[in-house]
Amino acid sequence: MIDRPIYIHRRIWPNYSATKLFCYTISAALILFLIFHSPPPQTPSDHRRAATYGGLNWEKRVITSARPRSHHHLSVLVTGAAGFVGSHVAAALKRRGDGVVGLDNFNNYYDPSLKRARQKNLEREGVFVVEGDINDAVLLNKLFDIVAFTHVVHLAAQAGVRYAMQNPGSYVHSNIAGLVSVFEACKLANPQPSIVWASSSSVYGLNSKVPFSEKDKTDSPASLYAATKKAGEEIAHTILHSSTGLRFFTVYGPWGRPDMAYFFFTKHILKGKPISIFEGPNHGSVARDFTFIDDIVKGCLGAIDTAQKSTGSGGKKKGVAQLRVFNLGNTSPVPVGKLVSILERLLKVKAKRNVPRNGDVLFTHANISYAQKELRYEPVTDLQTGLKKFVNWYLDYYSVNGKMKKKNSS
Ligand SMILES: O=C(O)[C@H]1O[C@H](OP(=O)(O)OP(=O)(O)OC[C@H]2O[C@@H](n3ccc(=O)[nH]c3=O)[C@H](O)[C@@H]2O)[C@H](O)[C@@H](O)[C@@H]1O
Repeated sequence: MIDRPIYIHRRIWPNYSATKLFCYTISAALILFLIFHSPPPQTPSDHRRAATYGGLNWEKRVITSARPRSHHHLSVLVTGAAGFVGSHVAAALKRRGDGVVGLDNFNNYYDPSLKRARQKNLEREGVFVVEGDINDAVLLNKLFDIVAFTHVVHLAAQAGVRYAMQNPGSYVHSNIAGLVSVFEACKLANPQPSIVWASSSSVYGLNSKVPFSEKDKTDSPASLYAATKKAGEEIAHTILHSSTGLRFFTVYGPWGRPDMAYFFFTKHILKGKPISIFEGPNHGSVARDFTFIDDIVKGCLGAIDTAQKSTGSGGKKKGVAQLRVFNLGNTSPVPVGKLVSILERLLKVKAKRNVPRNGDVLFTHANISYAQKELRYEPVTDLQTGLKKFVNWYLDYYSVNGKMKKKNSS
């Protein structure tokens, strides 16, 4: 068996006629031509790619945006940079001197104009947000070819707990396939970046032991969203040698997500539309450990600054891997009814309340002692203070945008 290839080579080559050789040379040339001129494998965003990325000017923008202020600073790729948490984290990194490149597909899960507005803010700060999909391996590899990112903060995801009933595929596309695509690109990159990514408090599912600790079991998810986040934690374990997953607890604040309750409650209360405040069995209230965005950003920075590089590549570990998962919560759950009362006071409008039953998890409550110890994470914003900041932003943003819309249509 071992001799066979040598035999084949020896036997075939001396017997080629000139014509055969000529034909083989032409075929080889043709194959090479096709390889170099055929399009790369199809990805979901291929049809948009030519228009949105590539070219010398684009590469220059990426390089400039990724350049840190000094060699003490980082160079970070933030996926989901036009999203709620992503835009805040990208801005905070840039402000402290790190180089930042954003990546976002600007999908229409919620109003894309809000994502464009966040992108404009980031551009003013000097952050270039590349328009592309995390499933586009060609794009990811290109970004890693152009820039030696020290860190990747992977925040792009299909969010929302209840939308999974309408569009389950979008969770698999972003939170499973997209996550694998990002992690694989990080693994292939040379040098390999440190990775911090967004998991979710929803992984605790029906856990009833409070407060939720990272050591608790997370094998009873109550939604497909939760299941994909839990899967992400397992996938991180298999693909990456080092990674930090952050279990965010119902993050809220200015520039937030319109699909979240505090956001659309505000909209509906102002419009006089009824809102549904879910309740559990036996009329039990539903509560969340609502966590303000500025506190979450500090937690993310703490995770980034303590994240270690991969300990090896090609399946070979050179040392102990740093595989971490942290709760980033507020440690004080508030019933949704109380959240609505705070909004009523801030908006000076009475809400029209419905109280239906729903299958959501009854409460979330973070034990944050691990994050306090390792990341120096200390949330300082109570719900009243945080919602005040949100409401001020909301009224300002939508009155300005409302006026602009009216102006444009008149
Ligand atoms: O902590 C998390 O990991 C998750 O937090 C939120 O999920 P959720 O807590 O369900 O946030 P909302 O959809 O804003 O709901 C907040 C609370 O309001 C309740 N709610 C929601 C909607 C509604 O119409 N009525 C209502 O009472 C929910 O049951 C929940 O208790 C986010 O939407 C997820 O993306 C995130 O991963």
